[in-house]
Amino acid sequence: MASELQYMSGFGNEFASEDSRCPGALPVGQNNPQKCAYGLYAEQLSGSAFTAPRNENERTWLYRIRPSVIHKPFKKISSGLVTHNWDAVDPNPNQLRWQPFDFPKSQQDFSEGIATICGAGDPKSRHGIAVHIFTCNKPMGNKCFYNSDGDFLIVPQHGALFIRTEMGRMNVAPNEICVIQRGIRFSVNVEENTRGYILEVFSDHFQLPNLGPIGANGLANPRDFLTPVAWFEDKEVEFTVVNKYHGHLFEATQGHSPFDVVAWHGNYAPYKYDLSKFMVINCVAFDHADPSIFTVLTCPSLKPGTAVADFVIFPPRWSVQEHTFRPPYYHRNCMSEFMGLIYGNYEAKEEGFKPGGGSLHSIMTPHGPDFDCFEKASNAKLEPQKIAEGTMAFMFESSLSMAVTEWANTTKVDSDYYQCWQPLLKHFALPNIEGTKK
Ligand SMILES: O=C(O)Cc1cc(O)ccc1O
Ligand SMILES: [Fe+2]
Repeated sequence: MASELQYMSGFGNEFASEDSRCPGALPVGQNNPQKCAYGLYAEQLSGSAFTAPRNENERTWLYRIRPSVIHKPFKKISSGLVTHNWDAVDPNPNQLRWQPFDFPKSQQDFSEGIATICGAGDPKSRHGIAVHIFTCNKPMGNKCFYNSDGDFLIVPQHGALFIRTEMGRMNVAPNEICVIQRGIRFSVNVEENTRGYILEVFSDHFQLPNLGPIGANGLANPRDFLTPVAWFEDKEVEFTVVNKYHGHLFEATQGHSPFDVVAWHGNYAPYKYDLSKFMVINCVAFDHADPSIFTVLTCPSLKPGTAVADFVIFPPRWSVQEHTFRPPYYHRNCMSEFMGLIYGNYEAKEEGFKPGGGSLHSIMTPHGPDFDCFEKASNAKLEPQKIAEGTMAFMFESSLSMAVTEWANTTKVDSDYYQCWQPLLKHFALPNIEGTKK
């Protein structure tokens, strides 16, 4: 694996990059020269409508050895455990928790190892999300994947990903995430049993959240997002292109590597982010701040402030609130909450919620700290305390009402999850008024 890779820093920048083996590959002053340098082809990849407002307009110009149109026809292949059929099982409003998902029992690459857990909406009408787990143990080799349905936010949980993309190469290890947008071809190499989560959005692209009164800095800072530099391989081999389209998988072959982009410029490009760079802001007086204060990225809906999906993390931080029950409060939410754990344990549930597992608290489904957490935190001495050290939990929060797939309904489900709240005691006691029953 190439370990010392180069990246360009910044979120949503207009980047320009050329592989150092081909200086001058990027045209100067125009996008479509009659003949491109080095005999390259020019190709535009649009990430937004041509006419999208300027601040939302995303596209990249690729200067490549061959245009990506040179491939044989796509044929439908098995979709494995990928699905956007949200009606396969009866709706279930219960709190759901999954034990860590198993690593593959046989050889499987990233594109074969995606299993859909839950989701809502439809890539055809370009509104919705899907939550997947991926497990794999072999490199994709001469195979690449691209998604016509939406953008992937990939959260490796166990094992690092070495990813070739059309814009260049990225190493993404656990506690880092990456986003690979609709249409971008990529290939994942792994060296061990590997597992992670994927948040797929059909609706729009991820943005940094507005900071409001926080000011110009904080949370995920734009400069910590890293985009690969141009890198190409000139390989004439049989290459398989896997495409996810309308929730199904298709395959086409071509006689060359798709990673033949010698130079590119634009603002539609994959990026990665190290979660340890997140500048945590939290309450320093009293009460528990809503978890939106930990939003790394958001995919907005048309309704202001109401996300199609937020990616929220629970990083190591100081907990200092006075006269406050510090862990998450009991709540019912008009949003769906899928949670995963990269490592360590989550403060509201020290037992039972394991790295590589997950939980889903659907719209208006009550949830909150388990019995042990409640008893401990209600009686804890409220000293400043470093919490969540050596842990990284996260939440995919969505305004959509997610349904569970047939696979997730029957795989690794912890049917005893509800038990963690059953011992919660009645602490209610009226003051000692005469005539009141004790
Ligand atoms: O349910 C959860 O554990 C996530 C969560 C955390 C928090 O601090 C407040 C609300 C919330 O939904
Ligand atoms: Fe919650």
